[in-house]
Amino acid sequence: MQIAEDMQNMKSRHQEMVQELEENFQSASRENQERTVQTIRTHYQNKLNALKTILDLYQEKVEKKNSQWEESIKSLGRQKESLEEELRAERRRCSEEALQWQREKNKMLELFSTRLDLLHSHQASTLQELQMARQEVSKVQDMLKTPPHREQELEAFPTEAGDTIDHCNGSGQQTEGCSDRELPLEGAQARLEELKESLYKREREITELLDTEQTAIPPVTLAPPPCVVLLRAVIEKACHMYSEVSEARLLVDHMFKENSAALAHVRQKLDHMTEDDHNRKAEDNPNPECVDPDEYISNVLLLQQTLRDCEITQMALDSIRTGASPSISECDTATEMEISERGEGVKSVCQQLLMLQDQMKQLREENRQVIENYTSERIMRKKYYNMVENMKGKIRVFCRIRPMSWAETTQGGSIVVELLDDYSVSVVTPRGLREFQFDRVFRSDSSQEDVFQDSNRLIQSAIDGYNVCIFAYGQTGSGKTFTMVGDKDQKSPGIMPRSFNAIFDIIQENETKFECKVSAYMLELYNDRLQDLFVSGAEAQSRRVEIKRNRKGLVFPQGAETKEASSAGELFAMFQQACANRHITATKMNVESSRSHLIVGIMLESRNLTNGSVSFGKLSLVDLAGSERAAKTGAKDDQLKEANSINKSLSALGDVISALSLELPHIPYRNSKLTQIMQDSLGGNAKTLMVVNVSPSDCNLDETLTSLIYATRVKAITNNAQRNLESKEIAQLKEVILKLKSGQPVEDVEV
Ligand SMILES: Nc1ncnc2c1ncn2[C@@H]1O[C@H](COP(=O)(O)OP(=O)(O)OP(=O)(O)O)[C@@H](O)[C@H]1O
Repeated sequence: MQIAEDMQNMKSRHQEMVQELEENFQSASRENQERTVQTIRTHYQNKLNALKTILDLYQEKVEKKNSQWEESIKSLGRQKESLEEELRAERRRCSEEALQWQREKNKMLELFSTRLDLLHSHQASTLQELQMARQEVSKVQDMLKTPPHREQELEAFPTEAGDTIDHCNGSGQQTEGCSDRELPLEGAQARLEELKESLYKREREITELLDTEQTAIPPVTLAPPPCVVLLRAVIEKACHMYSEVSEARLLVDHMFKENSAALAHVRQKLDHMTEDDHNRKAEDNPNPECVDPDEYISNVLLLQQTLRDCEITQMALDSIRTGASPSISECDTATEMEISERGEGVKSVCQQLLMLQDQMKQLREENRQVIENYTSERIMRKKYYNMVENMKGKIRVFCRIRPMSWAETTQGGSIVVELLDDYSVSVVTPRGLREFQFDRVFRSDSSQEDVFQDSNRLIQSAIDGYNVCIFAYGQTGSGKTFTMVGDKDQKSPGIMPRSFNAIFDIIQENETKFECKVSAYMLELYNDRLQDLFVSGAEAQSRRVEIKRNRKGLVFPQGAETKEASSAGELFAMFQQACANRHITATKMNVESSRSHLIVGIMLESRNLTNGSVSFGKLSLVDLAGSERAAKTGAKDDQLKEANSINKSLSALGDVISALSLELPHIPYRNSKLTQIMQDSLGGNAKTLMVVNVSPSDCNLDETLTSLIYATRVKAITNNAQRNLESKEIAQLKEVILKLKSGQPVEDVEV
């Protein structure tokens, strides 16, 4: 009973306990639920707050970027406006300049036509004079009709119009020797002299008249034309823009690099975090003590945002660098969406940027065109200037730059002489860039044909009766012999052999109109001694050649052999024979260095078959020896003596050039045989062309500068080229005199 009672008590107690436990459990689970709800709420609240902060941050960034882009668009717009304004001003200036050029051209044309009219009127009066002279000559011819027994007396007549008549009409003692029987002839001679004198007087008058007309040409103003100023402004602007562009490019490159590094860093960090998270999930160990999930999520979100920012920046920078349109398709869908939602500003900025890039391209193209127009205008101006200088009688100067030699290349020399355009050459010196202007500049790859093309005109002048001289000047090894003679095998013949062909081509072309006689002498000036190259050995040593000038100022070598040539081949064979006798030695600077000055004189006597007039032209072709420094060429003994002689004669030539260019009253021609022989070509009555040869290498910078400075001085020298033309009558009289002198009978018809 007791046990049953105890059992009942225990059961009821247990029931109470179970009830109590149930109650407890229910209240605990309610509390737990509330706590969990609270935790979740707080968690989401935190998340929301983090998102808000990110959004604010992003908003702030976008606003900042937008304002930056707006600023740069504004500045680019300003730049574009100022460039457009400059372009308009440049266009205005260009058209003004073109107008000015047109006006100048018209003025010059007017001037030339007036001058031509004047020349025509003078020509008419000269023809009248000649008519009168012809009448006088026929009178003299009547007087000269002497009986046959007097023919031997006429032998004493002079041979050339240029010689002084010194027989019966000459000195007092000789007059005493003349008998009364000679009086009619004496009268005729006197009349002839009178007539000649009047003809010379007339010739002088005409020459003076022509000179006055020449000097009457108003000097061409050399003030820089507006286009020079314009180009300077354009170049300055271009330099400025170029430096700005390169600075900006550097900056963008720098930003791009920094951004790439930041992008890589953020990516790495994000990958690292995702990896950790995966690992933890795989281990099923959330490890709540170590990582706060809220903090983790907010960090991941922040990193993702930074990553997107970096990606957008990278894309924009890449577009700026390459000039390509930003490819949105490359971004993942999420980025694209975000860009479309939040990056509309960035897109529009990119579009504007592209537009600006297009405008910049257009402006650049327009600028290039302006510069191109200016350059062609500048070249034309130089061409016209050279034409005017040539008409004034100025010596023409060509500059030829030879290619780098093997020695210069192996020495590691750099190119410092370069062609700017067909008329200018620039030299890089330690004191900056120097520019020289010539009538033509030939680059290192110009052919012999190119050089000769521009010299060809002068050959025609020589045939027309002008005294023409073409000479090469420059330091040793600069290419003078190559230019004048050509290479050894004559695969690239130079000016001399080409001139021989040109002479005979012109003669052949005009054989129905003219009859031409060609003869030549060839000399070298070696160690200040003139040597006839047509003779060799002992005879050459014993032969004495002297420089003389005739009454017209034309230089000729007395004592030198003159050979006639009937074809270009014959003339070339004579030339080869002469070259074989020339002094050539190997030096350190040139394996075939000319140790003498070579002078080739070609006389061209052409008779006009229509009116019988005779013209006498002389074509002098000179290959000068090059100036050299003994230290550079390694000259010793005989070579040193040769070098001294070459340098001495070239320095005398330099003195003559300086005196002529400064228009000094005294020109020191007599200081050297070289200057004496070139007297009629420099400051004389020749049409002269100088080819200055230069090396392109910095190893020869000093010599190149000296040569170019001398060549510039030569350009300032004015010659007074005159045609050596005689009328049919004077030519006939000269012939008669020659015949009489050589004892040949003279027929009445000839007289
Ligand atoms: N325009 C050129 N093209 C190719 N080779 C050239 C040119 N000019 C010169 N040379 C070469 O350069 C070398 C020296 O030239 P060249 O003998 O004509 O010089 P130089 O001025 O006459 O010298 P020097 O005064 O010592 O006689 C030669 O081998 C020649 O063939």
